[in-house]
Amino acid sequence: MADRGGDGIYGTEPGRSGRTAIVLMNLGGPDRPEAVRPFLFNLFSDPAILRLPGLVRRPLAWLIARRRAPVAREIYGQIGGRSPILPLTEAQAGALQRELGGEEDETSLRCFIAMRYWHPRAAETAAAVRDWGADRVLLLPLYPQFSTTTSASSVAEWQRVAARAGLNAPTRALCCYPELPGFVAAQAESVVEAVRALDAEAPSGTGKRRPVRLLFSAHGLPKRIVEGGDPYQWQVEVTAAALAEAVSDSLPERVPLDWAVCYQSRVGPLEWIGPSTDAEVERAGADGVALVVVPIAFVSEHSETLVELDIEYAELAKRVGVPGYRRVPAVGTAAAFIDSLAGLVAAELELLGSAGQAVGGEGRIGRAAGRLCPADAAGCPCGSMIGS
Ligand SMILES: C=CC1=C(C)c2cc3[nH]c(cc4nc(cc5[nH]c(cc1n2)c(C)c5CCC(=O)O)C(CCC(=O)O)=C4C)c(C)c3C=C
Ligand SMILES: [Fe+2]
Ligand SMILES: [Fe+2]
Repeated sequence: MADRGGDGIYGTEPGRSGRTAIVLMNLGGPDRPEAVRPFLFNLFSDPAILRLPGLVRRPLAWLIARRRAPVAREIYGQIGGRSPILPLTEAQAGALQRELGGEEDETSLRCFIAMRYWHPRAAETAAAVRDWGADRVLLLPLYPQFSTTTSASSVAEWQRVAARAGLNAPTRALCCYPELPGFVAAQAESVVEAVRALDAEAPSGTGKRRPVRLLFSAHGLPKRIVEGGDPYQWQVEVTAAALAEAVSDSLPERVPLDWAVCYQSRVGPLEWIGPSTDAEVERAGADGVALVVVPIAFVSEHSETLVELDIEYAELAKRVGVPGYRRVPAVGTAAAFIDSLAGLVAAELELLGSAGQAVGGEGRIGRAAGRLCPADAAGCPCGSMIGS
């Protein structure tokens, strides 16, 4: 456990709260083939995803889930019929709890998990946090880049179910961390390794080094959501620029290198932000550059990294003549990432009052480090009350 200075975050000081719950929030995924359809129904019932009145949304969600289920079941079938997102999130929760010192003293600090669309759902977790007797709660979305469709949706759901569960402890939510140093460093290390491996396997003899392109692939969003002020795309670009800089700083070899941001996993008839990852793979084939594909909006592996990036786009790359293809793993429990996340948690907890010690940050969503988004990002929630 790293020393984070100050009087600690575990509530040992007299008058400070005794029990701190950190709630790691993620999307969740089906744990068996029969769970695929209800998981999809939960996803498309979310007003942050399908922006229609409830009376239309719920029957439409039922129809879309029924139509999408066979395709999605086939996707999950390629990775054993289930999503690995829960066990991988549990590993992150364990690592973060250890880093925060919670393992030594589980009565003071505990990491919980709340998934948005599959178990453990937020309502189950809110009941567990209440029964544990939390005195303060920090919501920690495992999405580095804020989106109204992910972090905001999870935090809003928590607000509803916590009230219903009678969980009244002061609560704060972290909005985003697209430039978190440990996140960028952990990814940069894997990227550098992949670039070196591609460089080493390139045929020698021509006297020229094979050019490599870094493809920063993020989950896409419908264009109209971004046009409505959602800062996700802007924050994805912040991550990409930070990562490109970190890679060029730690790659002294002169491998000809460029980079591009692209978006994967489009579903439905709407226009999504681009360029799409498949179009970028095709462009790499036409340009004759090798690819290092980096999943920059996910912190753990799941269907979209293991199937789309590792199988579908790897096959496409072969078909269109991309001369080398490597996919960098999601950061998972990389020490640099968990260490940085623990530092973020400590800073946010400073803004979260404890029993009888309100400090002004409770009830709010934001970043202790201050607002990052540009002024015209209407969807940035920094500083606002949770649920407002
Ligand atoms: C940055 C993360 C994510 C954003 C933004 C996001 C938006 C978004 N997603 C859909 C529809 C689907 N997403 C699905 C799976 C899925 N999505 C994310 C993350 C983001 N989604 C993850 C981590 C996963 C994988 C879960 C797992 O495998 O465990 C699916 C289900 C799979 C499939 O059928 O392809 C759908 C559907 C929309 C419509 C959307 C924005 C409006
Ligand atoms: Fe998604
Ligand atoms: Fe913001």
